[in-house]
Amino acid sequence: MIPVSDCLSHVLTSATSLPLSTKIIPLLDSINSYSSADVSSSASHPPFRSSIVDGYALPSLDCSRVYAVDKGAKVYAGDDGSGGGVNNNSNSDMACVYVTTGAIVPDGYVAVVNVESCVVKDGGSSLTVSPAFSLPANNNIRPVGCDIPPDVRILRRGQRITPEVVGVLASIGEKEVEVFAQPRVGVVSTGNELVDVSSGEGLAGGKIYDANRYTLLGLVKEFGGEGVDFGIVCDSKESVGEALKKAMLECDVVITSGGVSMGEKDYLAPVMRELGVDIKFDRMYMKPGKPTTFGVGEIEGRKKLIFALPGNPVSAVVCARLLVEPALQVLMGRGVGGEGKGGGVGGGEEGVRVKGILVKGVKLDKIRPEYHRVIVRYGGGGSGGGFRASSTGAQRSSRLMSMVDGDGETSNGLALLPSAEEAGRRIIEDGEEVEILLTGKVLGVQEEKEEGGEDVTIIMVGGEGEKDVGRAKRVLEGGRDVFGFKAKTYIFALGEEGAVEAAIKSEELEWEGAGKLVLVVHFKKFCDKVVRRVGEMVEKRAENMEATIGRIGCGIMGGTFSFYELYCGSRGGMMLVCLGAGGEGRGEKEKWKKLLKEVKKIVKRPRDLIKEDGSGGSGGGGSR
Ligand SMILES: Nc1nc2c(c(=O)[nH]1)N[C@H]1C(S)=C(S)[C@@H](COP(=O)(O)OP(=O)(O)OC[C@H]3O[C@@H](n4cnc5c(N)ncnc54)[C@H](O)[C@@H]3O)O[C@H]1N2
Ligand code: MOO
Repeated sequence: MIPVSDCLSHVLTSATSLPLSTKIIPLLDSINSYSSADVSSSASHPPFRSSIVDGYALPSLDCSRVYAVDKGAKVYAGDDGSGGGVNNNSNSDMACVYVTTGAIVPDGYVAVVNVESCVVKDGGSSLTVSPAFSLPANNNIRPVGCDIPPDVRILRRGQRITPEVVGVLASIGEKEVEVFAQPRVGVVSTGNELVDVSSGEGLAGGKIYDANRYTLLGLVKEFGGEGVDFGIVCDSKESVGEALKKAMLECDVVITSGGVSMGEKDYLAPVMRELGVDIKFDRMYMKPGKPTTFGVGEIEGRKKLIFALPGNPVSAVVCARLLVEPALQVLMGRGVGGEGKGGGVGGGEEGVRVKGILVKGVKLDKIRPEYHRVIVRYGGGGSGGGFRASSTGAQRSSRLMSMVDGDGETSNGLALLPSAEEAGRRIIEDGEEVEILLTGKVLGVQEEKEEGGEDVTIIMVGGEGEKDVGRAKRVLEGGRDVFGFKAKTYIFALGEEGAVEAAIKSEELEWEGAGKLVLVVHFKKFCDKVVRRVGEMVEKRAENMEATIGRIGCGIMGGTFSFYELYCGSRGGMMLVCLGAGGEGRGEKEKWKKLLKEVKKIVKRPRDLIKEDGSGGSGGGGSR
């Protein structure tokens, strides 16, 4: 597997080897393109001396005198300023003239006073300036060319054209601009399972809707390229080959998704080789997106960039952001202008990286560094400022909802997490600093929401019969009230083979946090069986925790509490606590609720206890 930075270098070097073409386009079409030439201003702005306020133009700077007002000589914005009997000779005895903001200040007038600072009398024919007004020369007058002087550079070759740039060009009368042509980017989805949502077809067995063409064409648009839709092709070497060739003929860049891992029908790499594509890398040392494959092809004497992205929807999006966006920027001429501060240089092709706090800790992938999707906010928090990132939850590469949470938020950053192997530990703690790659606009802190995800999972093991399971449900509901925290719950009958184990495993899979409590609650009479089953799932028994909970349990429950019902152990960063539930008898339920509250407090940060608890037995097998 190749480090992402090396993969990016391959992509940028390859992109730089493609020729750029230019075109002249209307201003509004040029937004987000890159200028292909330096542009100097061919005119001055403003082209005339212009008033900054609505007021009176004065022929002298003397504030102590009474001025005459020429009532017939008002100059509004857009008037040529020559009419209305204005005396164009510089003469301090000239009458004052009313002017509006943006109007020409006629020749001979040396300052403008805003209407609020003038006292106009005698039916509008005489004017004095408010006392204590100080009047410098050219007060409230913009001289010719003060905003855009003539013959100065206003746009650099390689500079991105923004609405503001377009505004500057329009100001000096340019209606078109020469830019580097947008690259044409063909997008192909591969996979027999895919159905185009616009086809109106329903989903028969084994089929899913094609999401990747939509995300990838959307991204190409966002990145400034011209997307070309090449549809879905089935998993056959011939179809994939034909589609790839067609897209290469018509486009500068081709993005495919699917068919790059180890499956018998993963044809992208062999087809690319057959088409003579020079594959630069086919495995990235990262998650998600490991099998991303990239190469440079040549067709009819023209070089093409081929990105074969993984089929998993999140992998495709993340890798498009990491690799395709910088490549398109190069092909759009970003930064060709060289050193200038506006020359598209700086910012780094890899995007903006910041240091920030990871609000809630997460598990690290054992082997691969992870681009963990987060919501990034700026400011607030206990520490009072800086960037704060919150995980978007389960990071499966099939789960696009890790980028769009359905609650109004879209992931706007990728936390760059090391692998557990690199970090020498399995988790990032709550509040640890991490590096974040920004992929969208950072949110303000006022939009900060409560961290998502459950605090605890409760697996309730009822008895053998329906009656017992019903009882378990009642107890559990009571428990949820008492906990007062978000709980995910499972209820099983004891007889359900493998159910508890499956629930624990699925929690482990789902869960991305750094410390999690899984409470396995059971009825006393079945404690042997439940404890044995949970014991088999535990990697390290936590006897210190058992002792602590046991002490508290005896205090609260008195004679009804027995250590025999209690078992604690860790699995990954999860703490599994097995507790025998009390009966429904008078007072007993309340005591039991109290105990659960205490347990919650004790295991609030289960990893602390896991760390402290060196006493763990060999784990597994419910070693009791
Ligand atoms: N034996 C191995 N299997 C896999 C490995 C591996 O190293 N060894 N890598 C896994 C990783 S990591 C990834 S990522 C995926 C990538 O697989 P492919 O690129 O070959 O993609 P497919 O198998 O075609 O699809 C994967 C997944 O994504 C769904 N998919 C595909 N295209 C679309 C689409 N356009 N819209 C929505 N969903 C799509 C597809 O149905 C699969 O579920 O391979 C792992 N396997
Ligand atoms: O690299 Mo794959 O994208 O982990 O799922």
